[in-house]
Amino acid sequence: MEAMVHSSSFLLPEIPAGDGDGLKYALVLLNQRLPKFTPLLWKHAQLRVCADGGANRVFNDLPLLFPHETPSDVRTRYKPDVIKGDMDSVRTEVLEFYRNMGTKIVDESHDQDTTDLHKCVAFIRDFHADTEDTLCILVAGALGGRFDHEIGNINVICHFSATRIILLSEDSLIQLLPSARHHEIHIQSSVEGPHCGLIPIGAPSGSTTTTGLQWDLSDTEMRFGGLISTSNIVKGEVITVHSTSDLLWTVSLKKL
Ligand SMILES: Nc1ncnc2c1ncn2[C@@H]1O[C@H](COP(=O)(O)OP(=O)(O)OP(=O)(O)O)[C@@H](O)[C@H]1O
Ligand SMILES: Cc1ncc(C[n+]2csc(CCO)c2C)c(N)n1
Repeated sequence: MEAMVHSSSFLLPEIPAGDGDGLKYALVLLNQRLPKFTPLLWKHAQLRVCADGGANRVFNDLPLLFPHETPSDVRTRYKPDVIKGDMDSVRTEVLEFYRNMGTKIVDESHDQDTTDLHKCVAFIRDFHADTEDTLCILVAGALGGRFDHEIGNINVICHFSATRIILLSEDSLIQLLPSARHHEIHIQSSVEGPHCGLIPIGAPSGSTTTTGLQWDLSDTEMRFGGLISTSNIVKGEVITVHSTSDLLWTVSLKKL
């Protein structure tokens, strides 16, 4: 079975030559503190989508990352392509500002059963319907603050398990490793690690085998309430993971 390769090269200031695929992603901005590396992700994104109140973060918080520029110059440069959600958090002045700049606004206030992140991922999948196998979605501001939102975000990556979705905060990266594939995680040690975890979500892991970790698993079962792998340490440049159930992979991010 061909391994699925993962690399956080999108966090590197310069994308390595020959790693063009690392650049093919859509960016979703959530209503939580945006990581300092958000402008880097923005630069190479093919589509930039704000989930409801995520637009307030782009409007208010991105200018703070450029103290030598006027907020208005920064806002003109960082124009989202789309704002989508149930529109109960984005401020009216923010919505009007971006509407006047040509941002597409998609109001789904009728749907009170799925989160704004879910709505944005569904939009991006439809938008990229023809290239779904190469599509990656980076989600900025996915952790911190309210625990129900954090779990809701993790639920979205489990719901859309066939789509590569990477949740990001300033400190952590989280993604799903589907059990149907073997995984090779290429560690970018200048920006990530050494702390990491492998977490069975929703069901026991069955059998998991890894290489490249300080505490490797060898045909080991993990389950909530029993063994799960937290505070593990990345040892090799490449981590391999085989598991009979889907797992969450998480790795710490270094401060820029
Ligand atoms: N504290 C948080 N931690 C993680 N993600 C968050 C947090 N707050 C918001 N989000 C994410 O940003 C998206 C947009 O946030 P927003 O505040 O607009 O949602 P909302 O539907 O208005 O939330 P609620 O009505 O429950 O307060 C959410 O769907 C969620 O994915
Ligand atoms: C069982 C259940 N719990 C909570 C909600 C509420 N809810 C879930 S997602 C969402 C939209 C947030 O933008 C809202 C209001 C529901 N519908 N069903």
